[in-house]
Amino acid sequence: MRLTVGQVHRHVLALASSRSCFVLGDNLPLRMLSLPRAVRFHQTAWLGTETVQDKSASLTLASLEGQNKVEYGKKEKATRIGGPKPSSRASALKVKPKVSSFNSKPAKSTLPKSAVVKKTLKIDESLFSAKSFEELGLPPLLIDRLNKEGLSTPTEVQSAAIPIISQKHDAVIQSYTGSGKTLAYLLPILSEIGPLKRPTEQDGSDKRSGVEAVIVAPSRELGMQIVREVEKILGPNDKRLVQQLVGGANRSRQEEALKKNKPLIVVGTPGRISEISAGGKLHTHGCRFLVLDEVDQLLSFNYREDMHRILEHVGRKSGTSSRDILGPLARRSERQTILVSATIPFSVIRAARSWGHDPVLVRAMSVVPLDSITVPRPVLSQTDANPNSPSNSVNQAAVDSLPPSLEHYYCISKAQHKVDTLRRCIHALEAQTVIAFMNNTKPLKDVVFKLEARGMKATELHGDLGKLARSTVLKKFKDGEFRVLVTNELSARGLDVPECDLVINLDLPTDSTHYAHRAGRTGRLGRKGTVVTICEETETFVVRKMRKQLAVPIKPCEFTEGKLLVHNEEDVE
Ligand SMILES: Nc1ncnc2c1ncn2[C@@H]1O[C@H](COP(=O)(O)OP(=O)(O)OP(=O)(O)O)[C@@H](O)[C@H]1O
Repeated sequence: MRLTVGQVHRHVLALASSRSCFVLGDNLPLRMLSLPRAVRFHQTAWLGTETVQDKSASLTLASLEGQNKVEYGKKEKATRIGGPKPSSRASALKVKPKVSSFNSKPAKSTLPKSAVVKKTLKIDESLFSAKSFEELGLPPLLIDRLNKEGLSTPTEVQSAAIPIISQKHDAVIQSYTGSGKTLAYLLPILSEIGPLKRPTEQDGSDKRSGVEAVIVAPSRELGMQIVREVEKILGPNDKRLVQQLVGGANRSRQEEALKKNKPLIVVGTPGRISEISAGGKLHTHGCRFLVLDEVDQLLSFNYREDMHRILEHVGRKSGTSSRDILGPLARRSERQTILVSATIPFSVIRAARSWGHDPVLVRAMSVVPLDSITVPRPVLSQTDANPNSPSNSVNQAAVDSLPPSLEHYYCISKAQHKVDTLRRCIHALEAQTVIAFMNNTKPLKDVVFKLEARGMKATELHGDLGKLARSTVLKKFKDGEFRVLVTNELSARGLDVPECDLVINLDLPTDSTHYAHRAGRTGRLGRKGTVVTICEETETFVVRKMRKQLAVPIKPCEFTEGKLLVHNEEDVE
């Protein structure tokens, strides 16, 4: 069943009735007048050519008060951060959300006493809407499994996405990093397929046994992380129903597993999925769901051929060829296409329109028909901007992706002193789980060596390591065996280490999207998080440019005598 735009609007009204108010206008198809807590801060409703930002948001940085050691610098010029005084962004925000220790698990410690002790970070409760999974119409068996895993309340984006996907809409899901997008698409899929699904009249006569959902992710790590999430929900007895098809692993073993286990869901990287599909070992014509996670990256040139094959073959009606004159939509069976990312530039909206049937854009508590969206007007610096330029849409996407709970700083350091600055920064902020990003693989080893030599447990993660080494490193880091993970772009997207409390840019990110994805490795699910960019004097203009594009305060700072000293911008300009 496919809904008309009118039906979508009605659904949106129903969805929003408790806390948001929508008005259907003449030339503005959908106007969101009020957005729920937590979402308001970041939510921007794209309205025709208008972009509206609600500044009366209520998620406060004050509520995420840090325990960082902070000291005033020169009296009137330095600013205290993390103390009772809210930042400029927070000052506009009124309501202090409750904070709970919900889902915070104590760290497993396999370490000697002197080693790192993992700190449990609190989750900001206001990220969750009032709804329960029951209210979202998930089947009882699935809810049981969620409860067993300690998951009882959907996040905002899950509340918005689950009903829409359950109603068989093609959808683009956008919400900031760490807001729970993975379960936002997995739960409605698991409601329809597999052992936890909603009972239907056809049960028993249902002969479908092929792959029913294909989930594509740009990296092995992310692919494997999604597999673990599906396995966790399916439970130990049914975990064979999901199969990973990621590059770097043994291909024939994956093909054998496909034959033996007959999985309902496959999760993989574009190259490996298309390779196995082209070899005739993966049959996806009857597939009902295609999910592209980190879709903006999957649409990049590197993946073009593999993605083309996947889009052409997954859920294609049998008996049609790719040269069919009916066009890609008509050739499709009932496949639902779900595109997901924290950063959705306009190019993704355009792609979604051409692949989907009346697709909708789902953001936390907001659902908008894609047809109503045009290239957004700049919300940032008006001076920068040609309103219709693709880079403007990319910058806006990066703004939307930043979790509201982050603190951003930059610190000037000579290249040869960067590791020392990194170490001082970690001590001053008392960070326990740190991800440090660099742009190249080679220098990672050197940084790890220097940190270890100074008594800080550190490890490296990059693409030159084998698959097994990569998963071992990641597991040990997640378990708290290492305090610092020094890595490159491999880890910038999707990586979920909930306890990560500090992200460091040891090399500058290439653009604001890049900055946003790196930054999003901390502050997961509303937890407190800090991002520090360590740069040379000559690079500060890049930081200032990103600050302008992202519309967040990235404050100049230094670390002296074990403390964070925050400067006013005029000190450094
Ligand atoms: N309803 C929920 N209750 C408690 N924890 C949740 C819930 N939904 C998701 N999580 C947890 O929140 C964390 C972040 O979720 P997830 O990785 O899906 O975020 P994301 O939005 O996809 O982030 P990114 O954009 O960085 O990929 C994960 O550890 C996940 O297990």
